[in-house]
Amino acid sequence: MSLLIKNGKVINPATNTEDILDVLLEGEKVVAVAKNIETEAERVIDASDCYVMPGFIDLHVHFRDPGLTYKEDLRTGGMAAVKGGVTTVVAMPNTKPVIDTREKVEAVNARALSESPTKVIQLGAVTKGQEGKELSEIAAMGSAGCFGISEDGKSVMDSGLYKEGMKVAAANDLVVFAHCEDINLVKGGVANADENAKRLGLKGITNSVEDVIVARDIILAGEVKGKLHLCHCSTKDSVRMVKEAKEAGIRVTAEVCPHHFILTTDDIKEDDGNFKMNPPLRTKADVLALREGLKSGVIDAIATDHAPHSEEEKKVGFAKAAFGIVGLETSAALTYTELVLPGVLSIMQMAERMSVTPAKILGLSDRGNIAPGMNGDVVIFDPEKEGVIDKNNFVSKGKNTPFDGRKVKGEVRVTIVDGNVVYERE
Ligand SMILES: NC(=O)N[C@@H](CC(=O)O)C(=O)O
Ligand SMILES: [Zn+2]
Ligand SMILES: [Zn+2]
Repeated sequence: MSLLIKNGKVINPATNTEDILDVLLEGEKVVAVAKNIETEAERVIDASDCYVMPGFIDLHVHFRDPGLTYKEDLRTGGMAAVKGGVTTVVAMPNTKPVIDTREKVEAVNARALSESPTKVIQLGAVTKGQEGKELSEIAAMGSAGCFGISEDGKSVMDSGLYKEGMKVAAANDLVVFAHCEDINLVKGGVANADENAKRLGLKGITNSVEDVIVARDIILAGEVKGKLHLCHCSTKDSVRMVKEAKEAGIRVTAEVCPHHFILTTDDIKEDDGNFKMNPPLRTKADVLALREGLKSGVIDAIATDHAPHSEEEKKVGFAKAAFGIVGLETSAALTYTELVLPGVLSIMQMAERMSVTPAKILGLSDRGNIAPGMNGDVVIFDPEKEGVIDKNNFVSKGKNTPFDGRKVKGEVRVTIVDGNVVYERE
């Protein structure tokens, strides 16, 4: 299959390209990026007035497969990803059973090849069954193609055990993806600890719940000289600590989710479980710090923490609802609308935070770059298209979003994975 993308504005940070160019894909690869490519191709796409960017790489999703497929599965999660321009996802291991062995990693990766339209990188858990008692077979999972390990959904509270896990990860060149939450400080909290939570009669989650573990994890990563990636950062002090750690030469990277850089706790107007996620929506000061971090590069990546749940699990009121919201189908449009249009990020920086840097964090040298020899992972993004987010149009099984009804500008038009068109807007 050969595919020629004509007249799009190529945004490619790796080569510092921002120019109207044609892109030729052959088989799985990019073969040429140049002005006016005159060649016969099996398919030609006119990308005039659109951005042509390296496919997005989402470092944090929950596909719920195996075992929780009433929420999502590899096929529907993959469909949601490519609809959002995402050509590679990192899938968290808090499935049923938990992914904690070489066999389980291999099984998901093998099934994903035929079931998911996006490329899936399955992480393994730090401890067996995510029980926090005994390390899982980290080295074996590493040789099975795990790029990292994560206890996402919780933190390993036993710092001694965690440090041992970090050492094994470092020895096998695996990234530790950290969900930072000191469970002993949560005390039944469900929303940010502030006046709004009080008004709604909800127990609060303080910033320290996150900050204490961010500090611990940075210190331990420094000690074992391992690679640490902080998931879903939500507080201003997380940003400050990441900055300081980087300056000290510690190998730490960090992600922020769209809901955390757009919404604040004040957006929770009523008892609606679709505003409940972990970590919770924070204050204006935190949101500003996260945006500043994204702009300066202290925060490396935008990830969704796509966490689908069934309607039943979400409609039981804020206090009882499951933590988590979906994000794959709204992330690109929200980032463009809320960060690029107001000038917080340039379009180039959007491509960096959503593709180039995530590829670097994973050590994937074959993607995040539209250049000859690279994987044919491309997103064609239409910046002029205006729309309203409608959860009923989601292809994900999860409809749990706080952004339903929100106006956005910018939409994914075409997504290409390994040279194949896997999504095309109607
Ligand atoms: N973010 C969430 O609120 N929920 C996630 C777990 C997690 O990412 O911590 C989930 O698995 O549902
Ligand atoms: Zn988490
Ligand atoms: Zn998560």
